[in-house]
Amino acid sequence: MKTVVLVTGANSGIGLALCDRLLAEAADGLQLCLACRNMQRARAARLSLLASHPSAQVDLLQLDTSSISSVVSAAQEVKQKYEKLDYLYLNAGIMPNPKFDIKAFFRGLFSSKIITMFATGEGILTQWDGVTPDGLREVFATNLFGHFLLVRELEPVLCHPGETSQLIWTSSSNAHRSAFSLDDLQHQRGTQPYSSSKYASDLLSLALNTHYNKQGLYSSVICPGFVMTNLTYGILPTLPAFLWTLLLPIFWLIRVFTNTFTLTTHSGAEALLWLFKQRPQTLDPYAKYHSLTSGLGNNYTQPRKMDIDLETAELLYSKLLELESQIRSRVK
Ligand SMILES: NC(=O)C1=CN([C@@H]2O[C@H](COP(=O)(O)OP(=O)(O)OC[C@H]3O[C@@H](n4cnc5c(N)ncnc54)[C@H](OP(=O)(O)O)[C@@H]3O)[C@@H](O)[C@H]2O)C=CC1
Ligand SMILES: CC(C)CCC[C@@H](C)[C@H]1CC[C@H]2C3=C(CC[C@]12C)[C@@]1(C)CCC(=O)[C@@H](C)[C@@H]1CC3
Repeated sequence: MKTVVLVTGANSGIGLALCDRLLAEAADGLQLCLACRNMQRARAARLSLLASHPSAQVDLLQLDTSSISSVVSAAQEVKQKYEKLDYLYLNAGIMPNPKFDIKAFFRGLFSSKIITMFATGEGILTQWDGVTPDGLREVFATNLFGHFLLVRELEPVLCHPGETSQLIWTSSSNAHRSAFSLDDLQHQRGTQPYSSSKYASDLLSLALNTHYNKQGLYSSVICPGFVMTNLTYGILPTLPAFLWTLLLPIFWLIRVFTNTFTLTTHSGAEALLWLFKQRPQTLDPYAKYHSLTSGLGNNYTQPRKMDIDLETAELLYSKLLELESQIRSRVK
């Protein structure tokens, strides 16, 4: 039996690098499923993986995490195709219409918060969010709710008596308690939907452990660090992608002060790969596993306690279940 791994948002960035690293580790023992919203980009990703790992088994799945009907039909396809899912990487994510506050950035440069600013992006980024055809906030739907629904739908292939499966969320050190409110789960009133959705995924991971560990399903979160991908290129849209490469010497210098500048997708995927190799029972549900790169360029994974509590996690979980049942009754 091959180990079945499904990765959302697998056609680019950290998701694609993870697939490449997983295949480099264990190509012949893996059945990898790339779950992507755009099948043309998915096919291109599959071909690039097969070019370096010709014997690999790589399947494609059409999945738009921001769309309820897409999540439900993708889950249906997974349940028909695979008897058991061993790893589900919840990696797809967006930060739409980001606004980079240059003044706050320069103020931060000359303050005691400079390292935190570079490590988390705190205080210098806001976003303008849209609404999906299902009537949900786009960032909430894409980064959190679609993934929550996917896990719920895939319960039969994730929970097998006597065996374990792992959920692994690509969260962020940009996740802040202050950006999140139980009274405004979708972040309709604020300007930090990204931070709110990532904090919610940290809480949800804890709640999922409480509810599913006894059925053999374990959940963890990681932060890939600051990685140069389509998501980050969108932060300075006037700066073409290749010009970011010219900033590399500055970024290498910053790396001497903060190990969170992983920069490449290969390094950003470090903690995702590390978790793949761990026994899930040994993991700390209150820890976020960070991909880090030292000043000398060595990659490693380090757990850091998250600012989360079980009570808030449980309240979020019940609100998500409530939203799920509202949506199911609407769809019927
Ligand atoms: N880059 C960084 O510094 C950091 C990134 N992260 C997180 O890492 C994850 C991966 O992002 P990254 O690799 O940087 O960025 P990319 O933009 O390269 O990758 C994001 C992936 O998610 C996919 N995606 C976006 N929306 C949807 C959707 N509705 N349904 C299905 N797939 C979707 C994208 O598909 P498509 O190609 O079609 O757009 C793409 O494959 C995200 O969750 C992000 O928040 C966290 C911390 C730092
Ligand atoms: C032009 C200047 C010389 C350099 C500008 C740097 C900023 C654009 C980056 C500095 C820290 C970065 C960062 C992120 C985005 C880009 C920066 C603000 C994130 C917010 C990207 C998404 C995440 O999830 C965070 C973990 C990143 C934290 C650091």
